[in-house]
Amino acid sequence: LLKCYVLPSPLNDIPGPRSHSLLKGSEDRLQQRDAWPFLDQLTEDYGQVVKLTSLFGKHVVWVFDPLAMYHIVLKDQDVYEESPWIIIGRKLFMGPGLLSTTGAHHRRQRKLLNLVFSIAHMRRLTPVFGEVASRLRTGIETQLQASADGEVDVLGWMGRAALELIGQGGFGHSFDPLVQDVPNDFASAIKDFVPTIQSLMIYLALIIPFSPLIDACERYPALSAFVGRCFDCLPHAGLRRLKAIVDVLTSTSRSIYAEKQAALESDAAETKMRVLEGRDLMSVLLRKNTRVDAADRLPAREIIAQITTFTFAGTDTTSNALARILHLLCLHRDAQAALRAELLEARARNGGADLEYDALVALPFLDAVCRETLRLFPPVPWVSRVTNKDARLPLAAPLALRDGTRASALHLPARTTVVLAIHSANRSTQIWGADAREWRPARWLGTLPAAVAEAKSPGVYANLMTFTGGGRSCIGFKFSQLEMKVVLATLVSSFRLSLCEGANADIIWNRAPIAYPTVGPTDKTPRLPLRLEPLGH
Ligand code: HEM
Repeated sequence: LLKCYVLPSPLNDIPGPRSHSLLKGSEDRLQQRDAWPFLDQLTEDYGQVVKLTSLFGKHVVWVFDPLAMYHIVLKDQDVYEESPWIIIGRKLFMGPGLLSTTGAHHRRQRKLLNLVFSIAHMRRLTPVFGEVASRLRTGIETQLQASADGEVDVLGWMGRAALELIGQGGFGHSFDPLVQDVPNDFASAIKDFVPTIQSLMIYLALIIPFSPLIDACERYPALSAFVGRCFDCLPHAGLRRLKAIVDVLTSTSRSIYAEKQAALESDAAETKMRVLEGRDLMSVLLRKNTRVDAADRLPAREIIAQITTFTFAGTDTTSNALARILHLLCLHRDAQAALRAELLEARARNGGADLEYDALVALPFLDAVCRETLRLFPPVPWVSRVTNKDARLPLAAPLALRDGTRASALHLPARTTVVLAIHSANRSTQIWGADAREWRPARWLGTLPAAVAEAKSPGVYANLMTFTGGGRSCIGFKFSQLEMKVVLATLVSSFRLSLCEGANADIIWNRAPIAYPTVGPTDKTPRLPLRLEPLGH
């Protein structure tokens, strides 16, 4: 507190808005559901580097200068790590998966898992996703037959589809038949996970001192069971609910792993072949894991943790991005018609059959719609890092400091929080031109502004920061691209989509760790009602 409130900080010279509250800084403004105008205002008033004040007077550097981002995610990525607090929390709830490991441990996991997410494997997953998309269409058609107004909650359907896509594509496992409604504890646990954690932030801030205990739990199952029983006795309904959610996630991941491993070790050739020839990521991982050097091999508990990690990281991100695209296609009916024409023409050329991977990803307008949506509305608006030692952060554009001098680099003390402003980077008018804040898929069909290439974004995808870049970038970005394209190809060629009328027409997208829609600004339930009319193709 002394350091934050009293002692001078080298960050004081960086321009930024006045703190909005002594205790919470500007955190409330950033975390609000309608924080979007505040984010745009930050860029207009201060540009690519801004000093913000967070909880208890802590300074935070908000940045989307391309050179700075390159140093954070690529060149000096070992200096800019995930916050220790976030890492401990994730380890507690998801186990030692990709999201919860750092340094050499993370690199070892990533080396093996990168092989699993290769284009060759995505190609083989295309029909698997096609089968899920077809069940999704049947499920929606069935609901429409019973609906008087033709309205469906598209967000709900995209959530169910994304879970089943990761289930089938990730683990060869079905979480949801889609063609009928069945109670699903796992789906409820995944849906409640982030909101429950958010409601308990104040308690979770206290877990840092327990880090050694959490590490020990990972190694000693008996200790883990004991700590679990202590959680069950806590006199707090929210914490007990969190424990119940984690139990469902962990036990499901364990049973998926056990089933696969048993099949791999089975004497029955047919059972064994299910894994040896399986197209899902887990089958590929188990095969690769037996073939790599012993030093690179992942132990069972780390494989189990990847199941929870992929499900958590890959469900709401993909479903909400898909819902956003479908909403935009209702707001831009000409784009919807153009996309449908492209899809139907490609299908007709393919003799009426579903498109294979190469034909699907080569469709220019489908690709443009995905890129433009993920540019303007990145589902994850920002991610943060913390310096683990003093660092020098070079800037592409020199920064005018409060003392009147200009800086071509910032000097960040150890333990400075740096926020990668994904949302602001993707809609920078300096890079994307005067129409940067408009949704215009056609920009991807022509030549992009020269500034896009000149900026040298470190992002892994389309010069954008949507999936960030470097060693911690989204490992699932090709997987999610494919999921989205297969689902869009099925839905847009099967249904005409339009906005609802009356009370359900007023859709608002709320800022959150993953942006979500509601009807109007006060409604708390995430949903996106749209009208769908079957086209009979
Ligand atoms: C539109 C969909 C998606 C978006 C926008 C998205 C975005 C992101 C972002 C911003 C990060 C953090 C990167 C960082 O901290 O630098 C991330 C990490 C990650 N994502 Fe995704 N993601 C999506 C889909 C998926 C899918 C489908 C999967 C799994 C199949 C997945 C798995 C992961 C994993 C495992 C990480 C952690 C990577 C690491 O730390 O090495 N994501 N994603």
